[in-house]
Amino acid sequence: TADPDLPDYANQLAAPGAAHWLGTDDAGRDLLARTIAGARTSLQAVLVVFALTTTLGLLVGGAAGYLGGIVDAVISRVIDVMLGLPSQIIALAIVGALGVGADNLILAIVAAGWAYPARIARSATLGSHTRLDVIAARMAGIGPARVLRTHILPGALATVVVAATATVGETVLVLAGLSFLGLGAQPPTAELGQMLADSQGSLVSSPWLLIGPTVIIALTVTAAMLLSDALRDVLDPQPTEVRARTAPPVAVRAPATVTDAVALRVTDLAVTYSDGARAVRGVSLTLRSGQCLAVVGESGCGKTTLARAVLRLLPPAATITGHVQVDDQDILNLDAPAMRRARGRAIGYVAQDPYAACDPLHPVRHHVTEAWLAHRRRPDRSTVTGRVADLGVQHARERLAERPHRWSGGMLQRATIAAATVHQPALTVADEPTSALDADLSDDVLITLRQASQAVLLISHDLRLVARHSDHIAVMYAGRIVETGTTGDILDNPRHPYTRALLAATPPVEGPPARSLPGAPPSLAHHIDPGCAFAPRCVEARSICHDREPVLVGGVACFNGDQR
Ligand SMILES: Nc1ncnc2c1ncn2[C@@H]1O[C@H](COP(=O)(O)OP(=O)(O)OP(=O)(O)O)[C@@H](O)[C@H]1O
Repeated sequence: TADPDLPDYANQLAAPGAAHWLGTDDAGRDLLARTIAGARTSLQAVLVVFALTTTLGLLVGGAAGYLGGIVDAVISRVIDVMLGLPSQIIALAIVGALGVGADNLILAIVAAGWAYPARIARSATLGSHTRLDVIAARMAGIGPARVLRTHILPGALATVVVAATATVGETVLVLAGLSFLGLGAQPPTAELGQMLADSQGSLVSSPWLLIGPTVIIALTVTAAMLLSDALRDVLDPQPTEVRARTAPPVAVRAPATVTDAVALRVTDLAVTYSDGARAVRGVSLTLRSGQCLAVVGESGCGKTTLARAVLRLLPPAATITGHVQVDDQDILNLDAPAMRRARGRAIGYVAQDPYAACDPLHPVRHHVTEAWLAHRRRPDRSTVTGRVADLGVQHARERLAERPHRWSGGMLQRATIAAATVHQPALTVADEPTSALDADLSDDVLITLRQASQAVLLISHDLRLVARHSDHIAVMYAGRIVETGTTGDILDNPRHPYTRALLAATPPVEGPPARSLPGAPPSLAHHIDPGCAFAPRCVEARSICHDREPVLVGGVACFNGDQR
């Protein structure tokens, strides 16, 4: 093969023929050899630009989308400015400052081109801090850098790569254009744009000078477009497998031993959101180790807000007063590193929807293993498998290698329970852990939850389910606990009219049909009238009920109960 840089002045501007398939240039160099060498130089440069712009864009845009706030505002303005200017002009200015040369040209194009993938990465990660799998990871005690690296960026990667591939054609043209102006690789190195520039003087008499570089540029641009389409298909797979529905029965084990140790003590907790909604208004409760306390009530009564206050998962703008003590730790006053240490070790969190709680890009083993890694412990494979198998997942080793969409809901929730409890936290908070699952799986999941946990704070609206799995019940209405007691007492002898109405509204297995509860709880975002918040819906309300708010005495907050 001919040397692409070797001049042969006896053979200047030879037409294509048997000796030189694409002819020669004005220095007699073989154009086929120069085209191949030029294509290699240009494609290498394009690949480097692609890798650098995608990585930079993913990191910068991902940080903006995930962190939000001031970081997002600043990065977004810079991206806006960058995208408002033609990339050639930016690259031209930068290469002007750095000096001509192949490496400087690559740097200039990267500096001009990172903004587009960054914008895509920002869009793909915006609001990701509210995603359930991200919350579950944070609740396991995983730090922000690892959350970004393992949960946020991999999810955005496919989108960013597909979008960035679509710009490869443009990169090829920009690179060729700037090399054409003499800003890139310097002679005698063969480069496509520079070959086009060299051909200018002899174009009319020797048109074959154009063939090699133009064909390669056209092919590269077309290939980049086809590659972008193909990548979109490959990187955006649709789950095809139908989930197995049946769950094998769980071996019921004795729940954790009841001790006097306090797993959770909430004292006079109040939460007001930034819009003024007083979602929790003076709640106190105690949960002992080995027990399950269920918090029940209609939608909007403040159950989730209570759970999120215990998890320190409320928006920063929310005002929180009172105390939350978990296993001797003053949760509301821990600094950020101490809170991260407490997550997963003092408090475990089981989310409502196991599919949302697990990252769809990773096999389920990753989700469970991460719970150990969050606290710098690397479990061997058999430990992870054993933990999940212990909680009733059959063929755990093979199943853990599969992604979440291949798991049934009940089985996957067992895996998330395994992850939430690997460090045997004093308290497991479970917010409606069965409401996203088929009703027939709920019992198995709650048995597993109790089997795996020391103490459980269970948020639920399903009184019938709660009756079978909790030791104590706290009934919430309009941000307050209106009745609390052992499950037996609450079910057999409900003293608050709201508890009675809730029980009457719960569909029984057999017997008279449920009576729905008329009206709706008051909006906590508005002014709450003086008096008992339930009075407007209460058939037993008296005049005092409309004037004064009853306090919780002897387990019930009602003027028709023990307090007069
Ligand atoms: N992020 C928020 N910002 C403002 N108000 C909120 C926010 N989250 C909840 N609220 C309000 O706080 C009140 C209590 O909501 P919360 O979700 O705690 O109740 P819930 O009993 O758990 O209901 P659900 O079962 O529907 O989740 C409601 O009035 C709700 O509109």
